[in-house]
Amino acid sequence: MSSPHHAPQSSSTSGQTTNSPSTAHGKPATSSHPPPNAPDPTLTTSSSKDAQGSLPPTPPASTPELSNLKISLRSALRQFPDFPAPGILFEDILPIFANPTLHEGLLRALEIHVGSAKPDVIVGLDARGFLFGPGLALRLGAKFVPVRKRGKLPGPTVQAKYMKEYGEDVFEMQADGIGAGERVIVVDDIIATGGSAAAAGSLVKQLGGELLEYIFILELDFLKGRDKLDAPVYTLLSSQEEKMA
Ligand SMILES: O=P(O)(O)OC[C@H]1O[C@H](OP(=O)(O)OP(=O)(O)O)[C@H](O)[C@@H]1O
Ligand SMILES: Nc1ncnc2[nH]cnc12
Repeated sequence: MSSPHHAPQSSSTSGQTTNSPSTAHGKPATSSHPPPNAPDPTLTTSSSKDAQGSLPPTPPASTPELSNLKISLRSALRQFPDFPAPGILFEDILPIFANPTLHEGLLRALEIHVGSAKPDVIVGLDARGFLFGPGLALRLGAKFVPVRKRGKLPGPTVQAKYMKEYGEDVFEMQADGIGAGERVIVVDDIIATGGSAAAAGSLVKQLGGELLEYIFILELDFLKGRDKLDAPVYTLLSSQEEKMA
């Protein structure tokens, strides 16, 4: 695994620098520990979603089930200060996958959110997007296609560079992974600066896919990564859910 972006300190991406505020407790702010009084962009999907008609809203009948699942999932998350480097508050999603009930709950929650959108392809990002992307694809009757870091995929590939905390990296997708006009949802565990997800979106578009939405479990909302993305964004677990739990 490469280093997660250094959330608590200035994070530089694509020439922009965002100062990362702290919580009232002096901890680095994340979607689990948001800065005080900060608006929470994880509460709803982007407004462009309905306008584009790409994904329908969650059916009202599913809302209580989804809310309960979110509370259970959030309670399983752990934070590790100073991992993998001093100053980083690492958001650990792995307990979800160590518990079959929560693992099932995650897939069910995402299935409820996707509703009747019927994507052709779920694209998962290397590496933690591989933990739940294939399971979600199976439930939705969609293909799963991985985005991998440079040099891991055989055959012809498309490539996209992106900015990480320190320098540049390259994502690749097999050139036959997505057909022209196929409806695609990109999934990953966390959006921080948004560089990884934006690069994945670029790969989808290079292959002629129709990017319906990005889905994340968590969002480091103060880094405003979603501003880099030009398709609707849905984050399953918001800071408000933590307060409710
Ligand atoms: O929004 P961004 O600033 O691009 O950061 C988010 C990405 O960082 C983490 O992956 P990482 O690159 O650490 O790789 P890993 O999944 O292999 O641990 C995380 O799983 C996301 O993919
Ligand atoms: N704070 C964080 N915790 C876990 N994964 C991350 N990826 C980027 N930032 C992260």
